[in-house]
Amino acid sequence: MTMTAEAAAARIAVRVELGTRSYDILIGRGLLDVAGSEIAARLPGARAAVVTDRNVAAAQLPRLAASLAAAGIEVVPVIIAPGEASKSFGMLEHVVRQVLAARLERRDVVIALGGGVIGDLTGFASAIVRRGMRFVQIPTSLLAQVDSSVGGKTGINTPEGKNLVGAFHQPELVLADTGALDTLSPREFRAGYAEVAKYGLINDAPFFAWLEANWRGIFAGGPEREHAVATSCRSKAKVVAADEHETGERALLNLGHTFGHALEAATHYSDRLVHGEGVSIGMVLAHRFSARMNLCSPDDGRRVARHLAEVGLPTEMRQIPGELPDADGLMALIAQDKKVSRGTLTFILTHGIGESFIARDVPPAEVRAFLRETLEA
Ligand SMILES: NC(=O)c1ccc[n+]([C@@H]2O[C@H](COP(=O)([O-])OP(=O)(O)OC[C@H]3O[C@@H](n4cnc5c(N)ncnc54)[C@H](O)[C@@H]3O)[C@@H](O)[C@H]2O)c1
Ligand SMILES: O=C(O)C(=O)C[C@@H](O)[C@H](O)[C@H](O)COP(=O)(O)O
Ligand SMILES: [Zn+2]
Repeated sequence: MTMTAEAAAARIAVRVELGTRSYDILIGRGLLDVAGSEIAARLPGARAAVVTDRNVAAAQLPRLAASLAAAGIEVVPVIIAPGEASKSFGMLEHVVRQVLAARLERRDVVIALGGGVIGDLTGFASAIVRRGMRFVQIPTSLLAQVDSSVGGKTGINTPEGKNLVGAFHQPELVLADTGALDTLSPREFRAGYAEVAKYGLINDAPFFAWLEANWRGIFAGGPEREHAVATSCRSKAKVVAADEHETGERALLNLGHTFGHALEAATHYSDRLVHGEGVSIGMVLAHRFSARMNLCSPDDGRRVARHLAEVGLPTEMRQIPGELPDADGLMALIAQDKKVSRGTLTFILTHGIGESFIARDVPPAEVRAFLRETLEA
């Protein structure tokens, strides 16, 4: 299938301005069908490895493969197991060895077709094979389209914590085909929505209010979906352009993640809790903790929890199936957070909806007491 002129005209472009490493994010329905020509235009003559997981291979790989073939791009498929557990040293070695076995050269391209797991793993593999290959993100989950495909954070998990091994490595291009989200499961769609809501909660109260009124259109695949993806990408692109390596304001994108990542590690990166669900619970906890520290009104946390629960996201730790560690166990995981500096904790806290800020030197005793109270409630 070729993209109609009408669909092509409806395409939204967002630029990530990073000097010589700047790139485009293209957003719209049908982009998978023109991926080959878009990639060939930017990377003429490149061969490609396409890394994807079994679910995405079944749902979307044939369209991408046809498009790449039509553009004369030779493809080596690398298909791995779905799920967070694939962001591991073992799977990293597998992907790296497959790319090397195919004799892809440094100027060839590695394409990540999938959700954030595929994007983070493939991006990291492309950062280290031949000391850095070019890569393209083709995100197929809502989470990947609004967040993980943009900004160049790549990596894997270890038992000590989330994303503790990785590299900053920017893609050459991001192609977000919003129609590809039609095959995503409702649970995974909801999980990605947590990261959409995050942009409103960080610094865009009108966007959060818009989401409260329009979220159904995003889920149903109306024009609200493209608006939400584009607004999210613009918001992230601006932060990344200002602070690529997270020496300052990029940490705001971690709203809800200090708690969320600890909960993901505590549940061993299993399907008891997927990333976006951890972020949902984490954002509610960040608002409640802020209220406990007299930084915002308790009503803000109630409003956040009400909206996230309305779309079907978990908002409470007790909704996570199975046992959780106690407050001390969670604190041990939080101590591994990458925002820890000289042993002191950094959290993203808030003065209210859309008024998040970076709080350094957060007293561990307060966090521990808050977690204990919440776990016992
Ligand atoms: N690098 C970053 O900046 C960044 C930002 C946010 C999250 N992340 C990472 O992203 C990961 C979570 O990403 P995710 O939520 O996309 O999870 P995921 O990659 O596991 O994808 C979710 C599930 O949906 C399936 N899937 C994806 N697209 C599909 C489609 N179109 N049709 C059918 N099935 C599809 C996948 O096979 C998987 O089972 C976490 O590891 C998180 O740490 C990274
Ligand atoms: O891009 C960023 O910066 C983010 O923090 C986005 C987050 O949604 C994402 O989950 C990221 O992977 C977390 O980064 P980490 O540095 O805390 O591992
Ligand atoms: Zn995240």
